[in-house]
Amino acid sequence: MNIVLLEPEIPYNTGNIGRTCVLTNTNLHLIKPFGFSLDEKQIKRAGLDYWKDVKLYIHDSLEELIKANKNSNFYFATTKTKQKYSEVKYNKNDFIVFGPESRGIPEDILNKYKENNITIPMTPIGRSLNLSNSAAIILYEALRQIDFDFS
Ligand SMILES: C[S@@+](CC[C@H](N)C(=O)[O-])C[C@H]1O[C@@H](n2cnc3c(N)ncnc32)[C@H](O)[C@@H]1O
Repeated sequence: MNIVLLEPEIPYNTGNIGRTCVLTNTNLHLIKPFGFSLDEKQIKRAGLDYWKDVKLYIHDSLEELIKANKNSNFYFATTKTKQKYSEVKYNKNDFIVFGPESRGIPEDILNKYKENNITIPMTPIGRSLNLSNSAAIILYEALRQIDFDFS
């Protein structure tokens, strides 16, 4: 499985997601630019001593990553769709994309891949869930569907 963080801004979230990725043998793809340096202590603190084991891939462009992985599905986590994350069928090599903490995934990307937009249902009293919580929820649903095949 692959998690993609588009232009992440908060090092604690990236560190936390990195830890989840290590423990599920999931690749972590980060799309530049970041709101922090990868050397920052906060990433390592949130990822604990797991951070050094993250299968980390850095990219300049999301579109290039998509082009290079034409045979995989890309899903886009957003509050702006009605399609539940639990309604789609995940495969082992799929990519799940998450947006920056302050802005979310840009509208033009969501519109381009509309049928692959997915959401975690919430009450309407808030704007969105925390990035690392969202990543954990969707990743574990995808892993559940493939019988927790961590190979
Ligand atoms: C803190 S949220 C972004 C908030 C941004 N202000 C917005 O409204 O899109 C960061 C990322 O977490 C994911 N996320 C947060 N809540 C979500 C939800 N209910 N369903 C799916 N993804 C969610 C999305 O990928 C989002 O881009």
